[in-house]
Amino acid sequence: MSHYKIILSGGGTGGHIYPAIAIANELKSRFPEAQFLFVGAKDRMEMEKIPQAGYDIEGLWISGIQRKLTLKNLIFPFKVINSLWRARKIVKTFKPDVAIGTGGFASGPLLFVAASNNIPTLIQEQNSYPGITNKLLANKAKRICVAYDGLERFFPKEKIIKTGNPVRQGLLDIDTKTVQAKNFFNLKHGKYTLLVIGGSLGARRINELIEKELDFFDTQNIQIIWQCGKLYYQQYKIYNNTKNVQVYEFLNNMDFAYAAADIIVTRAGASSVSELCIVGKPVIFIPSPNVAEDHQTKNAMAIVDKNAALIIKEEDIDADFENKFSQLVASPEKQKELGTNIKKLALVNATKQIADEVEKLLKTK
Ligand SMILES: CC(=O)N[C@H]1[C@@H](OP(=O)(O)OP(=O)(O)OC[C@H]2O[C@@H](n3ccc(=O)[nH]c3=O)[C@H](O)[C@@H]2O)O[C@H](CO)[C@@H](O)[C@@H]1O
Repeated sequence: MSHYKIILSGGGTGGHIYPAIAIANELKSRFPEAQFLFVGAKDRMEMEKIPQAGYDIEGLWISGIQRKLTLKNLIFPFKVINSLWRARKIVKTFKPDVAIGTGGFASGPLLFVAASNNIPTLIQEQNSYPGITNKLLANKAKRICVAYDGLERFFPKEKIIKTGNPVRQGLLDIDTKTVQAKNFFNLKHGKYTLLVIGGSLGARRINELIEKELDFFDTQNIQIIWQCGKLYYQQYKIYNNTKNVQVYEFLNNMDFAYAAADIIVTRAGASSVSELCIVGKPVIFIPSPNVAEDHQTKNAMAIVDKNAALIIKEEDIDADFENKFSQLVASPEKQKELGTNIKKLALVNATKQIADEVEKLLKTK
Protein backbone atom coordinates (compact mmCIF):
# COMPACT_ATOMS: atom_id res chain seq x y z
CA MET A 1 0.00 0.00 0.00
CA SER A 2 1.36 3.37 -0.87
CA HIS A 3 -1.53 5.59 0.15
CA TYR A 4 0.49 6.71 3.11
CA LYS A 5 -0.41 9.74 5.16
CA ILE A 6 2.61 11.76 6.12
CA ILE A 7 2.74 14.73 8.48
CA LEU A 8 5.68 17.11 8.47
CA SER A 9 6.23 19.83 11.00
CA GLY A 10 8.89 22.46 11.29
CA GLY A 11 9.26 26.15 10.77
CA GLY A 12 9.77 29.61 12.14
CA THR A 13 12.69 30.18 9.78
CA GLY A 14 13.74 28.88 6.37
CA GLY A 15 16.32 26.69 8.07
CA HIS A 16 13.55 24.46 9.37
CA ILE A 17 11.14 24.84 6.44
CA TYR A 18 13.25 23.89 3.41
CA PRO A 19 14.52 20.60 4.84
CA ALA A 20 10.87 19.60 5.40
CA ILE A 21 9.98 20.52 1.81
CA ALA A 22 12.95 18.58 0.45
CA ILE A 23 11.96 15.47 2.42
CA ALA A 24 8.32 15.79 1.32
CA ASN A 25 9.31 16.14 -2.34
CA GLU A 26 11.48 13.04 -2.19
CA LEU A 27 8.72 11.02 -0.50
CA LYS A 28 6.19 12.29 -3.00
CA SER A 29 8.33 11.05 -5.88
CA ARG A 30 8.51 7.61 -4.21
CA PHE A 31 4.84 7.50 -3.21
CA PRO A 32 2.81 9.61 -5.64
CA GLU A 33 -0.39 8.43 -3.96
CA ALA A 34 0.66 9.56 -0.50
CA GLN A 35 -1.11 12.41 1.28
CA PHE A 36 0.93 15.13 2.93
CA LEU A 37 0.06 17.64 5.60
CA PHE A 38 2.38 20.26 7.07
CA VAL A 39 1.90 21.78 10.50
CA GLY A 40 3.54 25.10 11.30
CA ALA A 41 3.18 28.11 13.56
CA LYS A 42 0.51 30.71 12.73
CA ASP A 43 1.96 33.97 11.35
CA ARG A 44 5.37 32.46 10.59
CA MET A 45 7.10 32.12 7.21
CA GLU A 46 5.97 28.54 6.67
CA MET A 47 2.34 29.63 6.27
CA GLU A 48 3.43 31.32 3.02
CA LYS A 49 6.32 29.13 1.85
CA ILE A 50 4.71 25.69 2.25
CA PRO A 51 1.63 26.45 0.09
CA GLN A 52 4.03 27.98 -2.49
CA ALA A 53 5.74 24.60 -2.59
CA GLY A 54 2.39 22.96 -3.28
CA TYR A 55 1.46 21.48 0.12
CA ASP A 56 -1.34 22.06 2.62
CA ILE A 57 -0.46 23.50 6.00
CA GLU A 58 -2.24 24.00 9.32
CA GLY A 59 -1.00 26.65 11.74
CA LEU A 60 -0.74 26.22 15.51
CA TRP A 61 -0.84 29.11 18.00
CA ILE A 62 2.67 28.63 19.34
CA SER A 63 5.92 30.55 19.69
CA GLY A 64 9.20 30.32 21.52
CA ILE A 65 9.70 31.25 25.12
CA GLN A 66 11.64 34.47 25.71
CA ARG A 67 14.57 34.72 28.07
CA LYS A 68 13.07 37.64 30.04
CA LEU A 69 9.78 38.00 31.85
CA THR A 70 7.36 39.40 29.29
CA LEU A 71 3.64 39.34 28.60
CA LYS A 72 4.39 36.85 25.82
CA ASN A 73 5.90 34.49 28.37
CA LEU A 74 2.86 34.75 30.61
CA ILE A 75 0.61 33.55 27.81
CA PHE A 76 3.10 30.86 26.72
CA PRO A 77 1.50 28.07 28.83
CA PHE A 78 -1.86 28.83 27.22
CA LYS A 79 -0.28 28.60 23.79
CA VAL A 80 1.21 25.22 24.65
CA ILE A 81 -2.13 23.89 25.90
CA ASN A 82 -3.97 25.31 22.90
CA SER A 83 -1.47 23.92 20.38
CA LEU A 84 -1.39 20.48 22.02
CA TRP A 85 -5.17 20.40 21.77
CA ARG A 86 -5.07 21.48 18.12
CA ALA A 87 -2.27 19.05 17.32
CA ARG A 88 -4.33 16.26 18.87
CA LYS A 89 -7.28 17.16 16.67
CA ILE A 90 -5.08 17.27 13.56
CA VAL A 91 -3.52 13.88 14.35
CA LYS A 92 -6.91 12.27 15.10
CA THR A 93 -8.43 13.62 11.88
CA PHE A 94 -5.53 13.11 9.46
CA LYS A 95 -4.37 9.81 11.01
CA PRO A 96 -0.76 9.98 9.80
CA ASP A 97 1.35 6.84 9.32
CA VAL A 98 4.48 8.77 10.21
CA ALA A 99 5.37 12.21 11.58
CA ILE A 100 8.54 14.06 10.62
CA GLY A 101 9.87 17.03 12.58
CA THR A 102 12.51 19.42 11.30
CA GLY A 103 12.75 21.71 14.32
CA GLY A 104 11.12 25.00 15.28
CA PHE A 105 8.38 25.48 17.83
CA ALA A 106 5.39 24.02 16.00
CA SER A 107 7.03 20.64 15.64
CA GLY A 108 7.09 20.30 19.45
CA PRO A 109 3.36 19.82 20.16
CA LEU A 110 2.71 18.01 16.89
CA LEU A 111 5.43 15.37 17.28
CA PHE A 112 4.73 14.99 20.97
CA VAL A 113 1.08 14.21 20.26
CA ALA A 114 1.95 11.92 17.33
CA ALA A 115 4.45 9.91 19.39
CA SER A 116 1.98 9.68 22.29
CA ASN A 117 -0.49 8.14 19.84
CA ASN A 118 2.08 5.52 18.83
CA ILE A 119 2.75 7.08 15.46
CA PRO A 120 6.43 6.62 14.55
CA THR A 121 8.31 9.90 14.51
CA LEU A 122 11.56 10.95 12.88
CA ILE A 123 13.33 14.16 13.70
CA GLN A 124 15.93 15.90 11.61
CA GLU A 125 18.42 18.16 13.36
CA GLN A 126 20.24 20.59 11.06
CA ASN A 127 22.76 22.06 13.50
CA SER A 128 25.79 20.89 15.42
CA TYR A 129 24.02 22.19 18.53
CA PRO A 130 20.37 21.07 18.68
CA GLY A 131 17.43 23.37 19.26
CA ILE A 132 15.31 22.98 22.38
CA THR A 133 12.35 21.44 20.52
CA ASN A 134 14.35 18.55 19.11
CA LYS A 135 16.06 17.98 22.46
CA LEU A 136 12.64 17.61 24.11
CA LEU A 137 11.38 15.30 21.37
CA ALA A 138 14.41 13.02 21.15
CA ASN A 139 13.31 10.47 23.74
CA LYS A 140 10.05 9.76 21.97
CA ALA A 141 11.49 9.79 18.42
CA LYS A 142 12.23 6.54 16.61
CA ARG A 143 15.02 8.00 14.47
CA ILE A 144 17.12 11.15 14.62
CA CYS A 145 18.82 12.23 11.40
CA VAL A 146 21.72 14.60 11.95
CA ALA A 147 24.29 16.48 9.91
CA TYR A 148 27.21 16.69 12.33
CA ASP A 149 29.29 14.34 14.47
CA GLY A 150 29.04 14.45 18.25
CA LEU A 151 25.26 14.70 18.60
CA GLU A 152 25.21 11.72 21.02
CA ARG A 153 25.92 14.34 23.68
CA PHE A 154 22.29 15.38 23.28
CA PHE A 155 20.40 12.47 21.74
CA PRO A 156 20.16 8.70 22.44
CA LYS A 157 23.06 7.25 20.48
CA GLU A 158 21.22 4.24 19.03
CA LYS A 159 18.65 6.47 17.31
CA ILE A 160 21.13 8.75 15.54
CA ILE A 161 21.92 8.46 11.84
CA LYS A 162 24.30 10.90 10.17
CA THR A 163 22.71 11.83 6.86
CA GLY A 164 23.52 15.51 6.34
CA ASN A 165 20.90 18.18 5.78
CA PRO A 166 18.27 17.75 3.07
CA VAL A 167 18.75 20.17 0.23
CA ARG A 168 16.25 21.12 -2.45
CA GLN A 169 16.70 19.18 -5.69
CA GLY A 170 17.11 22.29 -7.84
CA LEU A 171 20.41 23.14 -6.13
CA LEU A 172 22.14 19.97 -7.26
CA ASP A 173 22.74 21.05 -10.86
CA ILE A 174 23.49 24.76 -10.63
CA ASP A 175 26.58 24.51 -12.86
CA THR A 176 24.34 24.16 -15.88
CA LYS A 177 22.25 27.22 -14.97
CA THR A 178 24.71 30.13 -15.03
CA VAL A 179 23.53 31.77 -18.25
CA GLN A 180 19.86 31.33 -17.42
CA ALA A 181 20.50 32.64 -13.90
CA LYS A 182 22.29 35.79 -15.09
CA ASN A 183 19.42 36.48 -17.47
CA PHE A 184 16.90 35.88 -14.71
CA PHE A 185 18.55 38.48 -12.48
CA ASN A 186 19.26 40.85 -15.36
CA LEU A 187 22.97 40.64 -14.66
CA LYS A 188 25.78 41.39 -17.08
CA HIS A 189 27.44 38.27 -18.40
CA GLY A 190 31.17 38.22 -17.71
CA LYS A 191 30.94 40.73 -14.86
CA TYR A 192 32.03 39.54 -11.41
CA THR A 193 28.99 38.82 -9.23
CA LEU A 194 28.66 38.94 -5.46
CA LEU A 195 25.74 37.22 -3.74
CA VAL A 196 24.90 38.46 -0.23
CA ILE A 197 22.64 36.28 1.93
CA GLY A 198 21.51 37.26 5.40
CA GLY A 199 19.78 33.95 6.21
CA SER A 200 16.09 33.45 5.71
CA LEU A 201 15.17 36.48 7.83
CA GLY A 202 17.98 38.81 6.74
CA ALA A 203 20.87 40.09 8.88
CA ARG A 204 21.00 43.66 10.16
CA ARG A 205 24.80 43.88 10.54
CA ILE A 206 25.46 42.39 7.13
CA ASN A 207 23.03 44.88 5.59
CA GLU A 208 24.81 47.77 7.30
CA LEU A 209 28.12 46.48 6.01
CA ILE A 210 26.93 46.11 2.42
CA GLU A 211 25.39 49.58 2.45
CA LYS A 212 28.67 51.04 3.71
CA GLU A 213 30.71 49.15 1.09
CA LEU A 214 28.61 49.94 -1.99
CA ASP A 215 31.15 52.43 -3.35
CA PHE A 216 33.98 50.00 -2.64
CA PHE A 217 32.18 47.28 -4.64
CA ASP A 218 31.54 49.79 -7.39
CA THR A 219 35.23 50.63 -7.69
CA GLN A 220 35.96 46.90 -7.95
CA ASN A 221 33.47 46.67 -10.82
CA ILE A 222 31.31 44.14 -9.03
CA GLN A 223 27.58 43.53 -9.48
CA ILE A 224 25.57 42.43 -6.48
CA ILE A 225 22.51 40.35 -5.61
CA TRP A 226 21.67 41.47 -2.08
CA GLN A 227 19.10 39.53 -0.06
CA CYS A 228 18.40 41.88 2.84
CA GLY A 229 15.40 40.19 4.53
CA LYS A 230 11.75 41.14 4.82
CA LEU A 231 12.25 43.30 7.92
CA TYR A 232 14.87 45.46 6.20
CA TYR A 233 13.59 45.69 2.65
CA GLN A 234 11.85 49.07 3.04
CA GLN A 235 15.11 50.54 4.32
CA TYR A 236 17.37 49.21 1.55
CA LYS A 237 15.17 49.05 -1.53
CA ILE A 238 16.36 52.56 -2.50
CA TYR A 239 19.57 50.90 -3.72
CA ASN A 240 17.75 48.59 -6.07
CA ASN A 241 19.13 48.94 -9.61
CA THR A 242 21.73 51.52 -8.59
CA LYS A 243 25.47 50.87 -8.76
CA ASN A 244 24.83 47.41 -10.19
CA VAL A 245 22.92 46.35 -7.11
CA GLN A 246 19.74 44.33 -6.92
CA VAL A 247 18.04 44.23 -3.57
CA TYR A 248 15.63 41.44 -2.60
CA GLU A 249 13.69 40.85 0.59
CA PHE A 250 13.81 37.11 -0.11
CA LEU A 251 15.13 35.02 -2.98
CA ASN A 252 12.61 32.48 -4.16
CA ASN A 253 15.07 31.06 -6.68
CA MET A 254 18.13 30.18 -4.65
CA ASP A 255 19.38 27.87 -7.42
CA PHE A 256 19.64 30.83 -9.79
CA ALA A 257 21.17 33.05 -7.09
CA TYR A 258 23.90 30.50 -6.39
CA ALA A 259 24.39 29.83 -10.10
CA ALA A 260 24.86 33.52 -10.91
CA ALA A 261 27.36 34.14 -8.10
CA ASP A 262 31.14 34.20 -8.36
CA ILE A 263 31.57 34.83 -4.63
CA ILE A 264 29.17 34.59 -1.68
CA VAL A 265 29.03 36.55 1.59
CA THR A 266 26.62 34.89 4.00
CA ARG A 267 25.38 33.96 7.46
CA ALA A 268 26.15 30.39 8.52
CA GLY A 269 22.75 28.84 9.25
CA ALA A 270 22.92 25.06 8.97
CA SER A 271 20.96 24.61 5.75
CA SER A 272 22.81 27.45 4.07
CA VAL A 273 26.12 25.81 4.94
CA SER A 274 24.95 22.45 3.56
CA GLU A 275 23.78 24.13 0.37
CA LEU A 276 27.03 26.05 -0.04
CA CYS A 277 28.96 22.77 0.09
CA ILE A 278 26.93 21.50 -2.84
CA VAL A 279 27.28 24.80 -4.70
CA GLY A 280 31.10 24.75 -4.46
CA LYS A 281 31.93 28.47 -4.77
CA PRO A 282 34.18 30.75 -2.70
CA VAL A 283 32.40 31.81 0.48
CA ILE A 284 33.00 34.35 3.24
CA PHE A 285 30.98 33.50 6.34
CA ILE A 286 29.81 36.17 8.77
CA PRO A 287 28.08 33.98 11.39
CA SER A 288 25.31 35.37 13.55
CA PRO A 289 26.58 35.83 17.11
CA ASN A 290 22.96 35.96 18.35
CA VAL A 291 22.05 32.26 18.20
CA ALA A 292 22.09 29.53 20.86
CA GLU A 293 25.60 28.39 21.84
CA ASP A 294 27.06 30.45 19.00
CA HIS A 295 26.21 27.51 16.73
CA GLN A 296 26.61 29.44 13.46
CA THR A 297 30.29 29.99 14.24
CA LYS A 298 30.58 26.22 14.82
CA ASN A 299 28.79 25.52 11.52
CA ALA A 300 31.16 27.86 9.71
CA MET A 301 34.32 26.64 11.45
CA ALA A 302 33.59 23.06 10.38
CA ILE A 303 34.17 24.37 6.83
CA VAL A 304 36.86 26.98 7.51
CA ASP A 305 39.02 24.43 9.38
CA LYS A 306 39.19 22.40 6.16
CA ASN A 307 40.50 25.41 4.23
CA ALA A 308 37.18 25.47 2.40
CA ALA A 309 35.86 28.98 3.21
CA LEU A 310 36.84 32.21 4.94
CA ILE A 311 35.24 33.60 8.08
CA ILE A 312 35.00 37.13 9.47
CA LYS A 313 33.54 37.54 12.94
CA GLU A 314 30.72 40.05 13.03
CA GLU A 315 32.65 42.22 15.52
CA ASP A 316 35.57 42.42 13.04
CA ILE A 317 33.72 43.23 9.85
CA ASP A 318 34.37 46.94 9.86
CA ALA A 319 38.09 46.39 10.33
CA ASP A 320 38.62 43.30 8.16
CA PHE A 321 36.03 43.02 5.44
CA GLU A 322 37.57 45.14 2.66
CA ASN A 323 40.97 43.51 3.06
CA LYS A 324 39.82 39.91 3.13
CA PHE A 325 37.27 40.42 0.39
CA SER A 326 39.60 42.19 -2.06
CA GLN A 327 42.42 39.69 -1.47
CA LEU A 328 40.08 36.86 -2.33
CA VAL A 329 38.66 38.60 -5.38
CA ALA A 330 42.20 39.29 -6.59
CA SER A 331 43.18 35.63 -6.36
CA PRO A 332 41.46 33.26 -8.80
CA GLU A 333 43.67 30.45 -7.39
CA LYS A 334 42.40 30.96 -3.84
CA GLN A 335 38.81 31.13 -5.07
CA LYS A 336 39.27 27.89 -6.96
CA GLU A 337 40.90 26.21 -3.97
CA LEU A 338 38.06 27.22 -1.62
CA GLY A 339 35.40 26.22 -4.14
CA THR A 340 36.98 22.80 -4.71
CA ASN A 341 37.51 22.16 -1.01
CA ILE A 342 34.00 23.15 0.08
CA LYS A 343 32.48 20.89 -2.56
CA LYS A 344 34.34 17.92 -1.07
CA LEU A 345 32.32 18.40 2.12
CA ALA A 346 28.94 18.06 0.44
CA LEU A 347 26.62 15.29 1.62
CA VAL A 348 24.53 15.00 -1.50
CA ASN A 349 22.44 11.98 -0.54
CA ALA A 350 20.96 13.41 2.65
CA THR A 351 17.40 13.73 1.39
CA LYS A 352 17.36 10.21 -0.07
CA GLN A 353 18.84 8.69 3.07
CA ILE A 354 16.28 10.43 5.28
CA ALA A 355 13.48 9.26 2.98
CA ASP A 356 14.91 5.71 3.29
CA GLU A 357 14.58 5.97 7.06
CA VAL A 358 11.02 7.25 6.75
CA GLU A 359 10.24 4.31 4.46
CA LYS A 360 11.58 1.88 7.04
CA LEU A 361 9.30 3.44 9.65
CA LEU A 362 6.32 3.21 7.30
CA LYS A 363 7.05 -0.43 6.59
CA THR A 364 7.50 -1.49 10.20
CA LYS A 365 4.17 0.04 11.17
C1 LIG B 1 18.86 33.67 13.19
C2 LIG B 1 18.59 32.21 13.32
O1 LIG B 1 17.94 31.77 14.26
N1 LIG B 1 19.11 31.44 12.39
C3 LIG B 1 18.94 29.99 12.41
C4 LIG B 1 18.00 29.60 11.29
O2 LIG B 1 18.58 30.20 10.16
P1 LIG B 1 17.96 30.33 8.71
O3 LIG B 1 16.48 30.21 8.72
O4 LIG B 1 18.57 31.50 8.07
O5 LIG B 1 18.47 28.94 8.17
P2 LIG B 1 19.51 28.35 7.21
O6 LIG B 1 20.62 29.25 6.90
O7 LIG B 1 19.82 27.01 7.78
O8 LIG B 1 18.60 28.10 5.91
C5 LIG B 1 18.04 29.15 5.20
C6 LIG B 1 17.26 28.52 4.08
O9 LIG B 1 16.49 29.53 3.47
C7 LIG B 1 16.83 29.60 2.10
N2 LIG B 1 16.73 30.98 1.66
C8 LIG B 1 17.39 31.96 2.34
C9 LIG B 1 17.30 33.26 1.92
C10 LIG B 1 16.52 33.55 0.78
O10 LIG B 1 16.39 34.69 0.34
N3 LIG B 1 15.91 32.54 0.14
C11 LIG B 1 15.97 31.25 0.55
O11 LIG B 1 15.38 30.36 -0.07
C12 LIG B 1 18.22 29.04 1.99
O12 LIG B 1 18.48 28.60 0.69
C13 LIG B 1 18.16 27.93 3.02
O13 LIG B 1 17.56 26.78 2.49
O14 LIG B 1 17.89 28.16 11.22
C14 LIG B 1 19.13 27.46 11.03
C15 LIG B 1 18.81 25.96 10.94
O15 LIG B 1 18.23 25.49 12.10
C16 LIG B 1 20.13 27.81 12.13
O16 LIG B 1 21.37 27.18 11.86
C17 LIG B 1 20.30 29.32 12.17
O17 LIG B 1 21.21 29.71 13.18
